[in-house]
Amino acid sequence: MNWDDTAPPTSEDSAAGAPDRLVGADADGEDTAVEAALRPKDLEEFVGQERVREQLDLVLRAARARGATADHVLLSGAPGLGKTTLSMIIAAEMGAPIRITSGPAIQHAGDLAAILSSLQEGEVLFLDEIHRMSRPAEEMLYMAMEDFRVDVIVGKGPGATAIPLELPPFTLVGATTRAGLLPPPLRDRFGFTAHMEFYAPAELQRVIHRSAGLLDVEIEAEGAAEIAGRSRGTPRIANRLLRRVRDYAQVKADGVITREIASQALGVYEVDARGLDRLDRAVLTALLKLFGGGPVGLSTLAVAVGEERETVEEVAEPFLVREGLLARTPRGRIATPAAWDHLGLVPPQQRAGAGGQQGLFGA
Ligand SMILES: Nc1ncnc2c1ncn2[C@@H]1O[C@H](COP(=O)(O)OP(=O)(O)OP(=O)(O)O)[C@@H](O)[C@H]1O
Repeated sequence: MNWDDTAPPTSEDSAAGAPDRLVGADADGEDTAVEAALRPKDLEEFVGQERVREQLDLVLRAARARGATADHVLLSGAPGLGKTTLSMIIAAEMGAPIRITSGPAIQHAGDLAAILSSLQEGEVLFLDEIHRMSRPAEEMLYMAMEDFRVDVIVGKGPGATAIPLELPPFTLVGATTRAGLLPPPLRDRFGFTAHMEFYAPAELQRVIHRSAGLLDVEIEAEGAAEIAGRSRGTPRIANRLLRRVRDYAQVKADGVITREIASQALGVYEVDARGLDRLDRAVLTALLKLFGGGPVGLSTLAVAVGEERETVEEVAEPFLVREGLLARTPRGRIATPAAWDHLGLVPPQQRAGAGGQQGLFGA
């Protein structure tokens, strides 16, 4: 089944064999182009994540007061929550340049040595998906982080020699969606670790108002609330839905985003009131209607919705679990009472109860 051929694919989604989705948290091509314009430029403008902001503010202020380079920072959290944005803010607050790269781009220790040796004093090195770096590069990074030094190996076999190379002090900002996958020696070398949480609807409303201002779109508070409620706790999704609703408001109305316009627009894009899209609902509907709410095995569920097992497991399920609509148990997937509620269906036990009463008291 092709559940959404209008939406563009995302990196994680495509890894799982699914097409791109409007509610996918990874950046698509259009996001990349627009995000630069929507990124908050300093900690003051950065919405939400109060604890992280406060702690980071202290770390940066103290470093500035000492005239030193800031400690290495590890940011963990789901895609689209603002890790890249925060790394840019760290550089801006320190008045330092920033270099951006990612774990998968560093396959050899030599790739990393080339980057490290060209850093300027105080520069911020943003290493996205740090958990996907190769092992030799990771080991080189330990020494670079701790002693601002690397050993570059020249030659091979018995004739190989290590040439020590001094590095200027720099700040590494590592980002990962999987903090648990980082080896402890790497994790321990960060002076400050921040876990980014999903955003509350009120925070997403602030993100949406701010972005609407930058995009020169008129939006009512209730319109922003409607979009926020469907954004899955993620600013990137909120900004993307805002752009689609803006299109709808321009084409179908007078350009102003009201609650009604937002709700109609997101109805057209099949993003429901809780932020579920067509794939999420297909999984939930099959679980409820075909399997009475489970338990059912993952493979059976995937066949029932005509998707790959990985697509159901990696693309649809995490959000359904997070929303408390589906649970993974040793016996299989089961729907929660909230799932029946959300799709407006009645669980079999309740139906049986109602039927039983009819049997007793009905004509
Ligand atoms: N706290 C925030 N306040 C306002 N806008 C935000 C905030 N966090 C993120 N955004 C916006 O959301 C978008 C995505 O943010 P960003 O690229 O920093 O996420 P990320 O966590 O680095 O994602 P990924 O891990 O996929 O690279 C950007 O347009 C950014 O402006």
